Amino acid sequence: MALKIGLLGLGTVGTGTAQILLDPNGRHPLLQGLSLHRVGVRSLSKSRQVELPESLLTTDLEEIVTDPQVDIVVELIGGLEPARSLILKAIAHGKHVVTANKAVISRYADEIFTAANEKGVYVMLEAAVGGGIPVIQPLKQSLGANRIHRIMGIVNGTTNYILTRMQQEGADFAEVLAQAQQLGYAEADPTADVDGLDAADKIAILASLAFGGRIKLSEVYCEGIRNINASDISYADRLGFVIKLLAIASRDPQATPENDLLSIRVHPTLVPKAHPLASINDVYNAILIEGEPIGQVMFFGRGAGAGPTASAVVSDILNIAAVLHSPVSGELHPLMSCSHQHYCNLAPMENLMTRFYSRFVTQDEPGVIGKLGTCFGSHDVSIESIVQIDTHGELAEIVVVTHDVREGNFRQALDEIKSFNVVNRIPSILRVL
Ligand SMILES: NC(=O)C1=CN([C@@H]2O[C@H](COP(=O)(O)OP(=O)(O)OC[C@H]3O[C@@H](n4cnc5c(N)ncnc54)[C@H](OP(=O)(O)O)[C@@H]3O)[C@@H](O)[C@H]2O)C=CC1
Ligand SMILES: N[C@@H](CC=O)C(=O)O
Ligand code: NA
Repeated sequence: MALKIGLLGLGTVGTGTAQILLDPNGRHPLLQGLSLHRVGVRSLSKSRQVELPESLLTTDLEEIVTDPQVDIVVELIGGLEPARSLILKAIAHGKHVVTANKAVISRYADEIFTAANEKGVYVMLEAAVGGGIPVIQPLKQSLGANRIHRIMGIVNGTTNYILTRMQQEGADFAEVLAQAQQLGYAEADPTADVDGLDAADKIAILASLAFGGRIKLSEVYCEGIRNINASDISYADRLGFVIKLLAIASRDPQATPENDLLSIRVHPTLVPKAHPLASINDVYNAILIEGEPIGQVMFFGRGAGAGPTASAVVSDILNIAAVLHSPVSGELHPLMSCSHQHYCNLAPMENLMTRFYSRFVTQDEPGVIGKLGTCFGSHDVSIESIVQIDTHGELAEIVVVTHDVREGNFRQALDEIKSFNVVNRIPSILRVL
């Protein structure tokens, strides 16, 4: 008997998903056994890019998640509410859930997965991270034998698109953002993209899977790309770097169970041009995973947009369909369900060891570079290079790149430098990979 899908949302991703479900030929045969039963939207009068019988559409989403005929609820409305409540209600009514909603999962995984486990249903979220790139299921299944040390990725298509266009064309931030929205990459409110919050949601989800515990989103350090300007892109280029918004989660391989702190952060980063992540451009995402014994493995593809994201949504539906077609054991499949119970502890940012790039606007006079160098040295901040890059009248622009230093020490040095009379301002402080 056909499995009935209740689809919540017919926007960018909902439309892509409906298009695949309505056109199963040449895809996996299990797709023939799925039927689109109801579709929930906000407006019945909007024109749609997919042809559906009018009777399928409703604005009553509660009716879909409580419909006894629906087997799988696919949540693609986005946002926190009513998405969270609808997911919980669907679970309470015994529906399996597929969602692309990283905002809900990164905040409410605890209650959602606890409810799902109690009810014996699956909650699948491949589309929530990296859009069409398979990364959630690989972390749950194919990489299960590994001890993961680090996940590092470009997980937001909108900001990567913006940074790429700024880098390649010297384009203006606002103009490129508007184009990303038109192309369906950006969230309805692009603040989440631009300020790094979307990437923070995604790295929290990946870290949870990789390190086997829940992550408190409020503890994830998050810095967006609003302050990146053409000067930094150009100086970085001259120094051999490109600027990327990286999401990084790492665990010290030497950590003992008593001292097992994770570092999870999102921030613009200077990436050496030869690094594999440096060449990931436009809306593409890439996630580099390092583990023992696998070493490095990198996942690459389109992280946003209708088709790629719908590809991940439908693959989750197929996974559920496959399990539902298998002989019933009464237990949830252990490689598809969630078994995390505890919260991971995160290390404070001041303990992070990283390189920094910083740009200083100072008086153009003898001894300034020496003063900066001496101050950094007195805080145990070792400098890799310090160069005066430009002069504007009486002002000089000086760029400092450090070796790996403790972030807390670097910040203390900066506090002291800010008080120097010769220092006019410090427009940029960026971490370097
Ligand atoms: N766009 C992308 O590339 C990607 C998106 N995602 C995630 O997928 C999800 C969907 O995103 P996207 O398709 O871009 O979003 P859109 O804004 O394009 O679509 C949202 C859809 O949900 C409907 N909707 C929203 N709120 C309600 C409500 N309260 N009641 C009824 N219907 C509602 C809208 O109805 P109507 O059409 O009538 O307005 C619309 O059809 C989000 O969680 C997003 O983070 C994940 C990866 C990539
Ligand atoms: N807005 C997101 C869409 C996918 O999650 C992005 O730009 O990556
Ligand atoms: Na994915």
